[in-house]
Amino acid sequence: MLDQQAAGGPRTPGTATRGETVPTVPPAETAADAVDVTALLERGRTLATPVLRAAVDRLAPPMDTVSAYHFGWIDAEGNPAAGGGGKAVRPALAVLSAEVTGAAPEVGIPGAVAVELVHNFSLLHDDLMDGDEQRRHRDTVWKVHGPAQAILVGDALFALANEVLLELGSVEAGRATRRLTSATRALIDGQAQDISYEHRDRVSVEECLEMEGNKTGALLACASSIGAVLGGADDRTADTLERYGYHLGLAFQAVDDLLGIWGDPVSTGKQTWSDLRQRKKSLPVVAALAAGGPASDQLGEILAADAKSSDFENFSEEEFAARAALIEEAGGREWTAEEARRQYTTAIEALDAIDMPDRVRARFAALADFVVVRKR
Ligand SMILES: CC(C)=CCC/C(C)=C/CC/C(C)=C/COP(=O)(O)OP(=O)(O)O
Repeated sequence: MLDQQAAGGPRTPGTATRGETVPTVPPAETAADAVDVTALLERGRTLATPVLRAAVDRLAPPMDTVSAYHFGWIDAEGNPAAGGGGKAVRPALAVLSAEVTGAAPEVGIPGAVAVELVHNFSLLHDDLMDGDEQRRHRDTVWKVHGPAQAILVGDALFALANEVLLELGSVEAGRATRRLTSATRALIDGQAQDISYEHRDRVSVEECLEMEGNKTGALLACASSIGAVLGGADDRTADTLERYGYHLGLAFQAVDDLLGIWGDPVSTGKQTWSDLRQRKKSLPVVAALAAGGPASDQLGEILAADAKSSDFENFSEEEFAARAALIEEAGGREWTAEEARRQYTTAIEALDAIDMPDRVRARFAALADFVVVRKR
């Protein structure tokens, strides 16, 4: 259980500004330092992309091209594009998890593709629900192709995810599909909680962590175990890998929350102050509100007034910057960075419960390191 009082954290006003390193404590030196994390992410992307493209090619027009735009394979005019797409954290985890069982990383490919499809289904719908106009440095699908295509393509990617796994026809694929379905349910629950919290003045830190565990932790948990399940891992091993992934997901979302307020749009590829514009009760906000003290009280009053404001959409950069400064002064930024670090540590410790080659363990640790220090 989290100590609400602790949510205040040290009250020293932070000094970092937009785009500077979020104050996440760098991970201690580990064997992960020897791992080339860029190559690890690239391996996940390279293994998953051909199967992902083949799956998306099955969609009826125009959903095939709308999907290709979303994944960054073509531009808005339909010309081939390169360098788009996401970070491929989930595919990297999925193919790595296959190696826990002694299988080749390729065994995890259908799992990597299925998880990436669910992840992208959720992004398409999330951008529409939040009215976000930018993702991955480009206009969002609903902006370019309209809300109906964003909904339909999201639905289609979700269906494809199940198809990709079930086509394998194995017992392991059935187990993997059940885990993915349960993670998807949690993801949807988390999104529903997140949206309902936008309309509440107060959300506790515990409620926020539960919501973030659902919306982000569950799918990262699935990504971290699905390759192992396809490789024939027993339930105990799969559950332990899920535990690693769940806490990694909480660390991931805590960093995402920091980036959602203080991230540099040049790196994140999203609009400035995206979470504040959306009235998100993200971790820095709820931690700042729970902290008590002058800055916290002032923030509470301002956010309560914002909730009633009819002019919120037209707030200036300076007005959002003032809210961000109060969140920071109340300790919300620092507490969230520490929470990312705590979740990171719990994730790494979870791995101690399973035997796996040192090389594989170091790679899981390297991916966790990447998650907490990332800027995008
Ligand atoms: C049902 C529904 C609409 C659910 C929405 C859930 C949702 C959007 C959760 C946020 C998860 C998250 C941190 C995404 C960014 O991942 P990332 O930084 O790995 O993205 P990338 O693939 O662009 O790198």
